[in-house]
Amino acid sequence: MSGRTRLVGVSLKMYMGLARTREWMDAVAAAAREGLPPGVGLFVIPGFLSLRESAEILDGTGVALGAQNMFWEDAGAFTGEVSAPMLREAGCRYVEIGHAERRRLFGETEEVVSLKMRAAIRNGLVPVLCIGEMRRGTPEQAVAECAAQFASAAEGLPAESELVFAWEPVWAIGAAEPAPPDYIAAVAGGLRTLLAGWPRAKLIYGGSAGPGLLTRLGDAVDGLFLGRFAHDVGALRQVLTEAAASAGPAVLQ
Ligand SMILES: O=C(COP(=O)(O)O)[C@@H](O)CO
Repeated sequence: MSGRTRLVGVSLKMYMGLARTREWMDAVAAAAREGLPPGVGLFVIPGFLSLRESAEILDGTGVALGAQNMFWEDAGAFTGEVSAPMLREAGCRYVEIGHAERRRLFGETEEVVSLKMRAAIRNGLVPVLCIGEMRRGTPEQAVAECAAQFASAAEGLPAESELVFAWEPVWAIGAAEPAPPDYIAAVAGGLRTLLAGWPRAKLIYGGSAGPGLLTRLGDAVDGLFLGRFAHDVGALRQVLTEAAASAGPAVLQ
């Protein structure tokens, strides 16, 4: 028996130091021990230095751990980099690839994103592939821009790969409000078509997402990718509750 499932992710970006991350993880772990809502998966992504401790804090809670970035080679003379096998060893199941901030601030190209995608999948990590249109235009323009990014990132990958397609309009990241729900629904519809041949892909929306959004989106997306609006663990709990409600009752298969 299984139902429609929802996936909620949180990246702490570079907002929290070690002590603050520990406090936040403790609160998330305590909430999860009370029971994650049925049909909802949660993954959290702290900074690299907090990965090991976070893995210990989250042990046995059902909350999955991820990393914000990785290098595409598995080992070698690559000073300052972190590899997929290292992330696995640290307890990660997910890894973010191609976030808009990495593309814009650190010059990550489509080629780099593609190399990292291959390395993640080769090493058994689930990539959280971040894709999004630069400017607000029509939904059709957004889908076309995202389709080109996806084609490059996913080239040569087996379509049965597990992946999270995190659609994040660049203009909605760090904003006061998320993209409007009707816009999200229209673009997500096009992205679903794009993902039709990827049975294990989940489509989640990111960009100033927070409480109240999933309730307005219905089935348009499979979940949310949160940033600032999950720093308050109470707000995250509310999103998880809304995710459970939007997952609906379990269905027999
Ligand atoms: O960048 C993201 C959204 O950040 P906000 O702070 O919600 O705008 C996304 O990748 C989740 O971290």
